Amino acid sequence: MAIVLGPNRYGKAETRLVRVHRDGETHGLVDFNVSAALSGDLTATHLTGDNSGVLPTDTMKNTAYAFARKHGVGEPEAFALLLARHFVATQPQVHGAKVSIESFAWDRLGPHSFRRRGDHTRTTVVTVTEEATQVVSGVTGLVLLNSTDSEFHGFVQDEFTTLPPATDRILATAVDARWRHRDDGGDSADWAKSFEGALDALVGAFVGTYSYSLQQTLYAMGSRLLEARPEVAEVRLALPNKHHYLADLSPFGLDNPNEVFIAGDRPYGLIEGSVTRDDAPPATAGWWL
Ligand SMILES: O=c1[nH]c(=O)c2[nH]c(=O)[nH]c2[nH]1
Repeated sequence: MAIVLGPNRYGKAETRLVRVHRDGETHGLVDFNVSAALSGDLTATHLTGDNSGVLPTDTMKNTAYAFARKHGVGEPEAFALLLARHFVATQPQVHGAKVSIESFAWDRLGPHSFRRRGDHTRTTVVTVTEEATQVVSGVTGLVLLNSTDSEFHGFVQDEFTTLPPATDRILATAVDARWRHRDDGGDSADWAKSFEGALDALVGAFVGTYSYSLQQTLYAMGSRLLEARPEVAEVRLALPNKHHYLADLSPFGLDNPNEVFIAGDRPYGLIEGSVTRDDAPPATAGWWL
């Protein structure tokens, strides 16, 4: 009886690639999750640890980012073909390449503003006691992105600070917002109109605010909602800062003028706050945490 190596492959899974195509004022956005797997003459590394035929998975990831800069990114099929053919053509020991891409669709909100396709969730919590009625409306899972008009600098620097100041960055978040109505709305309440108006205000403020911090954008979103909807007493927002890191392409002789980004997953900044009126009636029941 002999023990033998069976079929095998290896690669980099889930390279999160965001490509901004800057065509003057109007930007295009492509958002991919790229996985590559190579197969071929890979016996040596498995049996003896001889890596002379192993293209590092780190290199596969770098290739995706570099190709995104060099060739641009269009349809996922075309980008997958480009990558897969490259690995087979340039690595003699590689006989097969499988490239899988998940493509996330974004709808345009403005020249450089986008909303991730897929429905957000509308939420409601009503609390009734013998004394009071409280109506809270909200939205979760509303993913918004500005590909410019966002800066972050002037922050505290201590001995652990490494974050470079940003004068042009992507600002993206998944909005979790709840707002407390002044009262039960009476018989003529139009909850649908109230919700749509509140949503438009949140989105409009995100799109229209030139931002120096997500905190500033949070306050702009909350105040726009209160301005637009007199029936709302207070709005609370929890905004994850969905970080996009500029890919460093300089080792490959490529510049990166804010076009190719690594979409971060975790950790993320979480910016939370309440925006209220000074004459808002008090909450009559817990409604946030
Ligand atoms: O808008 C931001 N607010 C922060 O508080 C912060 N902190 C950080 O590292 N990046 C950012 N961005």
